[in-house]
Amino acid sequence: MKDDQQSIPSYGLGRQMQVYMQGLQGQLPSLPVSPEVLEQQALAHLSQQAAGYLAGMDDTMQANLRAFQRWSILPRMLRDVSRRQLSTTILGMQLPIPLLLAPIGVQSIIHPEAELAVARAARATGVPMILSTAASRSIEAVAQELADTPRWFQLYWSKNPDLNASLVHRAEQAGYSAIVVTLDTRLLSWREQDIQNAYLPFLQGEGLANYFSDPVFRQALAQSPEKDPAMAIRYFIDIFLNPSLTWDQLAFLRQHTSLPIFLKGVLHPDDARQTIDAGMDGIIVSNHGGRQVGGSRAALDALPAVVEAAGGQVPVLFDSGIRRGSDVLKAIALGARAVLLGRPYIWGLALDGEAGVQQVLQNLLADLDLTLAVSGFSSISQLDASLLVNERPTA
Ligand SMILES: Cc1cc2nc3c(=O)[nH]c(=O)nc-3n(C[C@H](O)[C@H](O)[C@H](O)COP(=O)(O)O)c2cc1C
Ligand SMILES: CC(C)CC(=O)C(=O)O
Repeated sequence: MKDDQQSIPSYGLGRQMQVYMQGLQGQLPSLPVSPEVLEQQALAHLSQQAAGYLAGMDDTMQANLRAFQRWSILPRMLRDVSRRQLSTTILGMQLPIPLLLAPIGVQSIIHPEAELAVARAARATGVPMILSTAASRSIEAVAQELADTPRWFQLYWSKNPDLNASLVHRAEQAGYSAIVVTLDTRLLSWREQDIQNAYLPFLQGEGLANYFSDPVFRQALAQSPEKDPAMAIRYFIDIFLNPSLTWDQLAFLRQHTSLPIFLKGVLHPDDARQTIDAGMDGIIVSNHGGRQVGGSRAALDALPAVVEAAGGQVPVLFDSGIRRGSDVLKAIALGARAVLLGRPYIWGLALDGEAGVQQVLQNLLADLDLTLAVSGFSSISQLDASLLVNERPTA
């Protein structure tokens, strides 16, 4: 056995056997194993406002899911898959599995322990976490829960450049090893459910921990956020949306950090080329889980052209629609180096906090490992488009 194979955890068989053994003692999994049932239960468990916010715009999200169904895996038989290698590297960073937790803001509307519960689950499973700027817990508090678990910081680029620099500096100090700049949310889109519910969590002070704890943000206020929260929220609303942001401003960030910078929300191959021209280090293909551009192209459909445009110069990651192990394999076969898991871990958080997130992650890792094996592959690095067949709509 080679050295690098000795530490491979048996995600699939280990988890499967654990579940069956517990079953012999009359103990069934406490959360639904099916992502669809998990989603239904989580949304039913939340307030109408939080459920509407989490669900977002249905049409583009459904398009994301349908795009996965158009690709089928064509499995290979009689290959030795007794040992599997799931790990990968991104810009020299070692990942135990090709999966990270997508940045998802305002988790306090989902569960009182919010990002801290997610961080503990990330630590227990070794899955790196990407923390949102709009988190309900601070950069530093989440880092403390994560201990040695790898972490990246997602930046919402506000109108206040000093604030942006300060957030990035805090992330560096707290051990975050990459910056993810989200491009697709310079304005909030027309979200029908939120408009119907007249609900925006930030107006109620949710998701502002990183702003309220930031020295630059606080300096801009006449009174502290503790003394006058309404004024602090107003200032946040003033600076958060930044529709005038353009490519040339990325140079500012490059000057303010030595960390690798990923741009999230790239769908067009020309934007992939601009990402590279701007000196950025990586691309995340994403349509924000269908929450921004109504009628947008499904993210998976956009992936191959972006991978081609990137031409191997920078790693391409993917999110929007990852639900099962087979989805991870499909995205990787189409050229993604790794994927980000979005809503499913939040459904786990909604139903059972840290334990819920952990269960969702363990199930996904087991599913990924076993689907890789039964498809006839022993390493993530073997996957390419030959794994897949594109099934066009029949009529
Ligand atoms: C409730 C919610 C909040 C989100 N907040 C952020 C955020 O703060 N920053 C960000 O870059 N993306 C955010 N996203 C988008 C996710 O990072 C990711 O792109 C998306 O969830 C992927 O789609 P999926 O969940 O359908 O797989 C959010 C998504 C949801 C569902
Ligand atoms: C607008 C953000 C702060 C949160 C987000 O990305 C989202 O709700 O999709």
